[in-house]
Amino acid sequence: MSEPLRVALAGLGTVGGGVIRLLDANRELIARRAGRAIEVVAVSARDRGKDRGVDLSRFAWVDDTTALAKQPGADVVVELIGGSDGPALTLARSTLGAGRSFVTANKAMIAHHGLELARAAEGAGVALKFEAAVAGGIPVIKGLREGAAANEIARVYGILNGTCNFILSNMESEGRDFAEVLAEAQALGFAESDPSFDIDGVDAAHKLSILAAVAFGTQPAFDDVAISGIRHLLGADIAEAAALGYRVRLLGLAEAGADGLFQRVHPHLVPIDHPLAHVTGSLNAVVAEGNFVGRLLFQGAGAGDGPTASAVVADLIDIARGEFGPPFAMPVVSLTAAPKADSGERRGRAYLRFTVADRVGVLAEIAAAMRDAGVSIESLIQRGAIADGSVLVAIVTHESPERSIAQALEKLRGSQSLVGQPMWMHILD
Ligand SMILES: NC(=O)C1=CN([C@@H]2O[C@H](COP(=O)(O)OP(=O)(O)OC[C@H]3O[C@@H](n4cnc5c(N)ncnc54)[C@H](O)[C@@H]3O)[C@@H](O)[C@H]2O)C=CC1
Ligand SMILES: N[C@@H](CC=O)C(=O)O
Repeated sequence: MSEPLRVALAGLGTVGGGVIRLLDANRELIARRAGRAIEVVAVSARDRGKDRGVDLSRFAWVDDTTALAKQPGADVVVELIGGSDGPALTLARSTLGAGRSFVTANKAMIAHHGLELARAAEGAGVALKFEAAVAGGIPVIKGLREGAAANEIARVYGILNGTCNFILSNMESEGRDFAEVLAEAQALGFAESDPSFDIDGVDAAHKLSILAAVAFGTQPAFDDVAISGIRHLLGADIAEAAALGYRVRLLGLAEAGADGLFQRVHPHLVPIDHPLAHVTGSLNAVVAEGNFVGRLLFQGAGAGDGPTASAVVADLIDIARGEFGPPFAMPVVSLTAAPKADSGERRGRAYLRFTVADRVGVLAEIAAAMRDAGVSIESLIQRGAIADGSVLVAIVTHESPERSIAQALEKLRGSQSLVGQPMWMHILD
């Protein structure tokens, strides 16, 4: 067998610990599959003294994480620290600059700096790999880069955040409180160090922008993703959705069209007979529609130590085998800068929820705003006295341009009848 692939590992938290445990547990199998052993030679994290349940004494400890880029004897650096900038980015730049391969699970960094890093990797003739950055353990980057490489992809969408899906499906099945389920997701190691990235849709948007780049051959364009999360969702929205035959899921969706690339992360009502309605807990799922292969569905664990480590180590196996192509599935020079498509002309059905004061004329005011904007109402439910004596009004619209729905909501902005902001969810067809 050839020389081992020697790894310098930055970050020993949920994912870093998982990588060490996985390399220990499947050492021989991995060596047979990779054609050579994969060995961690040096590690670095913030707190040397912390008990991580793994024996670190066999590795060199490096206090300055960014120095791992030049760690003597290391062939590849694995970054599992997190953060779009800071030490993670310094480490990425200096590792690739030193002509070494780089593996990361850091979607924030790849979404913001992936193009620059891919250029550096290509220039140095080394690998930049980030399978774990999108949908945790699901090999969706590999699936699109390799398995579906012959296809033109029209649309890619799915459940890209395990924390949100864990919260939504727990609220749905057990009627549990948002904050309580979020705390459990944090304890299980699914959530980001700043969980607002999860619940406000930013983490899913990071992943979507990477996925879109790989699927459509475009430069990652995180700033073009329209983002809203699940922070303002009520248990009542989940109950109304269920009564109407839907489940609520936070979806990321990217679509290539004549007017450019449309990218959005938004809570959706998913019909109960759609496969995404049955993706529960911290699972993720991605649907990609190719012009020859048809509809592909990738599903599996989107977060957690084991699944994410599985994706990181798969990247290491590829590097050990000498198999690595362009990070975004085509050379950087071929990635196009797609214009941002306008959502206004998109047509669809919508769920709109208003919390309103319980007084005469409120329903008429909402209905008038819909009529004036040309939005036709398919169904309307009013539920009396929630929490502070206000009333919940949930509307499902007929198919309408999004611009018209936005106009109706704009008309209602500042209305004395409304308590708080309306909730708008798209209905997946
Ligand atoms: N936890 C999960 O399920 C998943 C996480 N990821 C990504 O993997 C990366 C790591 O995530 P986790 O393991 O969950 O994080 P974590 O918070 O559990 O671990 C982070 C590790 O990095 C170290 N670290 C943080 N700042 C540092 C600094 N300035 N210098 C040196 N070391 C530092 C910490 O000491 C810790 O060992 C992140 O980019 C995250 O977005 C990706 C997919 C799933
Ligand atoms: N916080 C992320 C972790 C994996 O990417 C999530 O919940 O999906």
